[in-house]
Formats: sequence, C-alpha cells, structure tokens
Amino acid sequence: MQETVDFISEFLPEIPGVAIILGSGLGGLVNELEGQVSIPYEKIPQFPVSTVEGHSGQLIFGYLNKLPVLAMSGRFHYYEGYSLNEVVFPVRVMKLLGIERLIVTNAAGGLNPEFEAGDLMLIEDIISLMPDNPLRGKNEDNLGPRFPDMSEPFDLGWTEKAKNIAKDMNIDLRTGVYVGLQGPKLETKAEIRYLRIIGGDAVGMSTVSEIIAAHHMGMKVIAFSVITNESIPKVKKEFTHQEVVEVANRAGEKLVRLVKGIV
Ligand SMILES: O=P(O)(O)O[C@@H]1C[C@H](O)[C@@H](CO)O1
Ligand code: HPA
Repeated sequence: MQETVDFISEFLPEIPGVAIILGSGLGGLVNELEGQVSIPYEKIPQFPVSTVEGHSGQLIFGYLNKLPVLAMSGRFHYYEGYSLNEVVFPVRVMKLLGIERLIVTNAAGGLNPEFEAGDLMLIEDIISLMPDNPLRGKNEDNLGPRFPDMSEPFDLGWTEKAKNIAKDMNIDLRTGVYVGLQGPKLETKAEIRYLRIIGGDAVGMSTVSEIIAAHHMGMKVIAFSVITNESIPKVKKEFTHQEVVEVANRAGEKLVRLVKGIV
C-alpha cells in the first residue's frame, strides 16, 4: 500500500478533501472536474485493473467547486475474480493518502415496490451478503480496530446535509437499505422476495465492502444508488447490463448535480 501511496502522491497537487467512487454509468461527474490529472490503473503499482463495461479504469484528481477531489472512475467487483482485500485496496490507499471523506455511488436494482427506474437513493444502511469480508485475516491495527462497530456506517451529519441539499435542489431523494451480493448472476424471483423480507430496498454487486473498509479506517462515508431497474419488473422483461448503464447515465445526471452540491 505504501508503494502505491508514494506513487500516487507524486501526481497530486494537493491532498483531496473527498474521494468519490463512480459506479456504473456515473462517469458524467468526470466532466465536471477542473484541472484534471488522470492516472490509468494499469500504471499504478499494485492496483487491480477494471474489466467491466461502463468502468473506465482511472484515478482522476480535479477540482469540483474549487475543492480538490479524487475520483475513482471504475471500481473493482468481487465477481470479476478479485478478493475483497483487492476490491477495497483503493479505498485503503485513499485513506493513507490523507483523504478523510468518501462518497460511494452505484447502480442498483430496486427492491422497494415504491421505487422506479431512474430514482436516486441515499443509502442509510447496508446488508452485506458477500461470501467474504475485507477485514478477514490479520488485522492491520494502524488501519483500524479488529472488531469495528458497524451500527452507524455512514456519517449522520453528512447524510442529513445531503437530504437538505437534495431538497433545496428539488431532487427527489429516496432513502433505504442496500444489499450487496457477490453477482454476477442476477437474482431469482424467490431471492428477490427474500431480500425484501430481510429489509432490502436496493440490491447490487458492489459498495458494501468499500463501506466496511472505509468505516474500519474511520473515514466519513456517504453513499448513493441510482435505481436502474425494478428487481421484479411491473411488466415482464429481461434484465440487460446495457439498460443498467443507460439508465445510470440518464439518472446519473441528477446524482452528479447532487454530489457537486454536497462537495
Ligand atoms: O459498480 P456498480 O455497483 O455500479 O455496478 C453495477 C453492479 C454490477 O457491476 C452491474 C450490474 O449491472 O452494475
Ligand atoms: N441486481 C443486482 N445488481 C444490479 C441490479 C440488480 O437488479 N441492477 C443494477 N445492478
């Protein structure tokens, strides 16, 4: 990690105040960054390389409303074959670079019957159904405690502010619980009923491990889902990843405005 931190530090004009992980199709935020410095993942020592369509694979430093931020354009998913330790590696590096705040975004299926494709959801809690945990193994005590409390994974002051900013911007912001599954298969109807029964409002294949790792290190975290599809569609139709990316691109525009406001 130190090798990676030293390498990235050379490119940063200053320590970013916020890191932002851009989910599928949410790359529009990149166009808002001024004074960009981009570092392709394949140039960064020890960094994994992104393989999913809609994830371009670079770390981008830039100024959003004059605040220095570091955007991760392209994230790593467990279903790509990475271990959860690899999935959260960039988050740990961000913290070691001195970044204290993290905004996580994703594209997700809506489990809550009141949600529609194109809605934005503030994630208020998570359920990790990943088959592993990024904290398994020897604990690095300099990163965080062996048994981190997870009763409040998100920064409450920040989430309250986000709700108010959304209201001021006339952005309808849903709230709910995000369930993280390993993927890459989509859910069966019975699994969807189960996920709803256990308290899920949205389901996806990322985010939960990043939040666990960031909270472990004491970062202030906030997270959003773009609801790209209804998990049990009102009309019978097949799920396509292309559609996820398209809806995320369209609805992502609202999220870009909101994230800019929050920053
Ligand atoms: O990185 P995110 O969570 O936005 O990507 C979502 C989840 C899967 O990678 C994929 C499924 O369509 O999009
Ligand atoms: N399920 C899992 N992951 C997803 C979905 C979904 O319905 N939509 C976007 N990512």
